[in-house]
Amino acid sequence: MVRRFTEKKLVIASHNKGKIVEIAELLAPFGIDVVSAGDLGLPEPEETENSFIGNAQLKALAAARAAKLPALADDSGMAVWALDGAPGIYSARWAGPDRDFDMAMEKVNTAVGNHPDRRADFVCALSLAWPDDHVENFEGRIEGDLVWPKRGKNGFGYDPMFQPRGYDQTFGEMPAAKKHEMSHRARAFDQLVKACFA
Ligand SMILES: O=P(O)(O)OP(=O)(O)OP(=O)(O)OC[C@H]1O[C@@H](n2cnc3c(O)ncnc32)[C@H](O)[C@@H]1O
Ligand SMILES: [Mg+2]
Repeated sequence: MVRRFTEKKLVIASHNKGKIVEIAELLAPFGIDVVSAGDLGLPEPEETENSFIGNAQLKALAAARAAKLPALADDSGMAVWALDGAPGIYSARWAGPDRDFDMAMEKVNTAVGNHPDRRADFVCALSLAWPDDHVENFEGRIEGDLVWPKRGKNGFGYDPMFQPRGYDQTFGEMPAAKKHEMSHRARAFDQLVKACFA
């Protein structure tokens, strides 16, 4: 049985500001009182699993147990076809300890070189966990292509080098509302909302 979210307060189990902003925007219609893991002083767990869902679940459970509140975690990343899915679950780690995404984007571009296949997917796993260890998992994906030079200052992470297929703007050029019409995160949210909030 899918468990529905009936509480009033939810922890966003993330330490990534760009992500927290997007999750808060996607949750806005539901009138939930949200608090981030950082606000609560929760530690950032080590991401030891080898899948998006595995790491999302690990982060959500750690926060739910520590805060004694339901917690929503997001594990996401960009999977490049020419790199056999890299950086994938290592997308944050490619940016180094300083989380330098200008450097990470250069790294991706250099690794792809002049490979003719420019396809990339953004993937988002969402995990909603409760303090009794019940978990619900969802995944969303958006197909696109790498662009270089990167374009746009909106969003975060790899957004300026990713253009969703069928659009002429990168995620870095789109206003947030447009990204939310089809992003990997918005698609995972659609499923979460249908299963747990509707
Ligand atoms: O684990 P938390 O604390 O949530 O924060 P994080 O930044 O480490 O998040 P992840 O482990 O899920 O790593 C995913 C990385 O993939 C990138 N990423 C995910 N979604 C993205 C998006 O919508 N646009 C651009 N980059 C994105 C971004 O750079 C993230 O740092
Ligand atoms: Mg992380």
